[in-house]
Amino acid sequence: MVLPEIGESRLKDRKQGKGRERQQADRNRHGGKGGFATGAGSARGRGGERRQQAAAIAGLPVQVGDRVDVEIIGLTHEGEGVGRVEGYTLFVRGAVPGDRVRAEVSSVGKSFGRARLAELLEASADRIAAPCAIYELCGGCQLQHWDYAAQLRWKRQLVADNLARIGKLPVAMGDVELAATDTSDASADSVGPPPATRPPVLVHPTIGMDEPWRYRNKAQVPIGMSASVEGGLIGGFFEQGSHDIVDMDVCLIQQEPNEETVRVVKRIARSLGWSSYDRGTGRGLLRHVVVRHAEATGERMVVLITNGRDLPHEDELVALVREQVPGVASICQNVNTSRASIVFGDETRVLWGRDVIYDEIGDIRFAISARSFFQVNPQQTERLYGAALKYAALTGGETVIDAYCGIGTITLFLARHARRVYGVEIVPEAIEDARRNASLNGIANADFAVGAAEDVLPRWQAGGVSPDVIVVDPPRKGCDPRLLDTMLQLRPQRIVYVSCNPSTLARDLRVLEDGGYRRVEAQPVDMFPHTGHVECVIGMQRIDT
Ligand SMILES: C[S@@+](CC[C@H](N)C(=O)[O-])C[C@H]1O[C@@H](n2cnc3c(N)ncnc32)[C@H](O)[C@@H]1O
Repeated sequence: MVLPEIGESRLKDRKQGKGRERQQADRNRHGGKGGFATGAGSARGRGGERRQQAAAIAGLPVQVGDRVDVEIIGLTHEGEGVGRVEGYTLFVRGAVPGDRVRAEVSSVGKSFGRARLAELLEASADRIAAPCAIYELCGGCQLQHWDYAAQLRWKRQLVADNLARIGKLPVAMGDVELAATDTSDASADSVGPPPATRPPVLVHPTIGMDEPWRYRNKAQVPIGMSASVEGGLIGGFFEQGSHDIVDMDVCLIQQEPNEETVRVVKRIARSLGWSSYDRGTGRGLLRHVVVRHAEATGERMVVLITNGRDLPHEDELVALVREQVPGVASICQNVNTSRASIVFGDETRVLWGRDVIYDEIGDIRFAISARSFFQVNPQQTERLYGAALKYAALTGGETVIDAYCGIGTITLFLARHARRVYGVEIVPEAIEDARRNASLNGIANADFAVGAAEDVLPRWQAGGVSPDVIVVDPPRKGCDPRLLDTMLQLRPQRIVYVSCNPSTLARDLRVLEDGGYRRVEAQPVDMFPHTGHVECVIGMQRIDT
C-alpha cells in the first residue's frame, strides 16, 4: 500500500461508485488497455489544470476539449506519457513511450498541457497488462503497465538525459555517447579542461530487482468509513487525484507480512467499534495505520495514528494484536490532532513492547522507531549503499563526511571501512537514532551532529576536520549551494553523490565539475519498481588526484 502521505477523508460511497462505473465504461469502450481512461490526473496535476483551464490561451495548436492523435516519445517522473503536437508538449496519463494514442485535451498552459487517454491507437511493444487488479484506481504505482526491462532502460536514460541537458555534461552509455547539450556556459573560474573535452560520465545500466514485487517494508494506510463494509471501518489507498479512500487488502509491491498486519488491525479496530477520523469535521478516532516489517529479523511494528490520546479498549487491542500478528515487537500510538493533511503528530507512546524494531542492512543492525526514515526496499538498499561504498573506495585510513545522514545508515555502512566518519542531519530524533545505532553495532569511530549540513560543515572545517571522502544524499531539492561551496573548499579526494532526483543531481554535479571534480561513473539503482522514482549514485574524483 504505497500511499500519498497526505490527507485522509471519508469514503464517499455514492460518488466513488459512480466514478468506478464511469471508469469501467471507459475501459470497456477502449478495450481496457489504455488505462486511466477517465483522465484522472495527480492531485498536483489537477490543481494545475484548474488554474490553466481558467483562461483559454490563444495561439496554441490545441485547446481544451480537442481530440488529437499523438506519438508518445517520453515519460515524466510522475509516469505520464509525453507527446508533442506541432511542438507543443502534452502529458498523457496512462500512455507509455512507443504508444500512439488519441488524447482529449483537458487543460492547457503556456508551455504544456494535459490530456486524457481517450483511445489507444497503437500499443508500444513494451506495454503489458498491469497485474494489479486495482491499478487504474490507485495512485501508488504509475508504471505497472510497462515491461520492467523498459522501466529500467528508461530510468538509465533519464539520468543520462538530465546530465546532458541540465548539467550540460558529456555522457556515455556503453557504446553510445551523448554529447552535452550545450557546453558553452562553463563558469569562468571552472577548473580543468573545458567541459567539451572532458571524458564523458559513464552511466551504467540500472540495477533492477530480479523479482520486482513485494519489496516495500513499510505500509502507511489511511483509514475511512464505508456503509458497505460490516463494522464500517476501511483502509487502503487514496483514489487517484482525490482524498477518497478505497478499501484494499492486497498490494503487489508491499511485503506480505505488512498486508497481513494491516488486515488484522482493521479487523480488530472494527470489532472494537472504532470510528475513523473525518477530515471534514475533525472528529473520529483512527487516522492512519502504519506498519513496518523488518525483513532480516522478522519483527513487526504497528503504529496507530489517532485523533487524540484516548484509546477505547486499549488493553483488548494490545492483547488481540499480540495474539494475531506474528512477530509483533512494538505496538505504538501516535497522536495527531492537527487538521492539516500530515500523517504523524509529535507525540508517540508505546502501548506494548519496544519503541523500535531491529532490521539489518549488510552486517549493520538498525533500531527503527515509529517515525524514523528508513529505506523501504531492503534488497535494493544494500545494492545502493554497495555502490556508494565502491565509489568511496575506502582503504581503512580515510576521514569521511556523510551529509544528510538520516539515522546514520550510510555513515555506519562506511564506518567499518574508514578511520573516522562524521554524519550530519537536520532532524534531531534521527541523530538520536544514529548514535544509538552506532553503539548497537559497537562502532566507536562515528561522530554525529544535528543541524543543516550547510551550517555544520563550515564548523567542522574550522575545527580542522579534513575529509578524504564526502558523501551526500540530499532530499529531492538537492544540495544547498553553501554546502557545495564548502565541499569545494574542503577538497576531498572523492565525492559520492546519492540522489533521488536526476535534475537536481545534474545541476549540482555541474557545480562540482566546475569546481575541479570529474565524474567517474553513474549507477542508477531501482529502489521503487513500477513507480517513476529514479535513484542514482555518482562517484566523483578530484581532477588533480
Ligand atoms: C534522502 S534522505 C537520506 C537519508 C539517509 N542517507 C538514508 O539513506 O537513510 C535525506 C535526509 O536529509 C535530511 N535533510 C534535509 N535537509 C537537510 C539539511 N539541510 N542538512 C542536513 N540534513 C538534511 C532529511 O531529514 C533526510 O533525513
